Amino acid sequence: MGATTHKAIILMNLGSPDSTEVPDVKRYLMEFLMDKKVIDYPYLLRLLLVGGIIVPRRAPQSAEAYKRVWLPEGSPLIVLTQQLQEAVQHALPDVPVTIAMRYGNPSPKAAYDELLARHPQLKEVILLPLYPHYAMSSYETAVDYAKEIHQKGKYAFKLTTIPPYFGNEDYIRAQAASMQPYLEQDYDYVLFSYHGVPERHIRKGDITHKHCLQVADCCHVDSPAHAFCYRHQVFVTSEKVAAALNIPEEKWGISFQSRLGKEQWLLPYTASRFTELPAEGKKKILVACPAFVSDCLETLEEIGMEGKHSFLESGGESFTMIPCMNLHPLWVQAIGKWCSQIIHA
Ligand SMILES: C=CC1=C(C)c2cc3[nH]c(cc4nc(cc5[nH]c(cc1n2)c(C)c5CCC(=O)O)C(CCC(=O)O)=C4C)c(C)c3C=C
Ligand SMILES: [Fe+2]
Ligand SMILES: [Fe+2]
Repeated sequence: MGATTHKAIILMNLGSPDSTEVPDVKRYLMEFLMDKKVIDYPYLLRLLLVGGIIVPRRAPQSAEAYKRVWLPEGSPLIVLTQQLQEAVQHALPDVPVTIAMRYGNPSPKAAYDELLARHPQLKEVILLPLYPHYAMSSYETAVDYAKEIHQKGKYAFKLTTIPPYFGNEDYIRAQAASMQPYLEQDYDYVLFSYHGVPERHIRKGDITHKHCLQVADCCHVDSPAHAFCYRHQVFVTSEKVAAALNIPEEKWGISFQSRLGKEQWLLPYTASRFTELPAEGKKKILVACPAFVSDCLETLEEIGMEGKHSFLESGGESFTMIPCMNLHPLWVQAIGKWCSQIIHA
């Protein structure tokens, strides 16, 4: 490591359980769902709901789902994030690169301490949240937590955060390039499936208090609310990627997956689209998940296994899950470029 070792990079993702054993999955789900930016109910109600109902019911099912995708080295999300770290480290050999997770391990504290142990002269850490879009339950909680640990630990280095990159040309180019080979085959439709959030979260995050899900076609009407509107941002990504790939307007659409609970989440639901598309004549589909930069439970199991089964059972003929960007060279290059711009500013 050379002259730039006073700066370092942390790639921050969501995190996974330590193993597929039910107690580990329970511990992970408790930490995740007790986050007040994920289940944003008053503490006692949240504790009752999460600890008394959701986690006891969900942990055994989630453990089974994790078992279906678990790799010999661990959770796909952790393994792929580690591999991304290695690829970025290779691209930027003079800057230490490490990873941190919002829930589970390694924590931001472990990442800060590990960097400081190796580089006591550290002056700045660049935090790249591995979420292209802003949502209270993903980007915001990750960044706020990393900042909170930084402040509480009185770390002397500066923490610089990379903003959401949903429309950034390097991200769009990498996302489109990673999908391109799959579009060579015959297909009827491309579905962009994004992780869902409750509609209430979209209204709550509206800084104008009068735009999101209130104005007709809100996400296509200019507003300062869009800086924090997950729905607007996924439209931007999808429109730009579809344009970059020349996908005709009638051959692509958006949906939202992974709903939890009884509240209304963003529509349409991916699970519903999988059963409806064959009847609409869209029997050969490609599915991409651009809110996830690395494959994880939600892409590999929910889409690639459960979703595929449901689509084919409903009369679909072919279902192709397009992998996330993972280690695509243009994605690694984009991260290297963004971090270098900050390092050399
Ligand atoms: C795109 C970013 C994500 C948003 C926004 C998000 C919101 C959100 N998630 C839940 C509940 C669960 N999500 C789970 C898994 C999971 N979620 C994301 C990303 C976002 N979540 C990822 C990358 C993963 C995969 C983790 C992995 O280990 O691979 C789970 C756990 C798995 C399960 O039991 O299904 C839950 C629970 C809520 C409630 C929410 C917004 C309110
Ligand atoms: Fe989630
Ligand atoms: Fe919006």
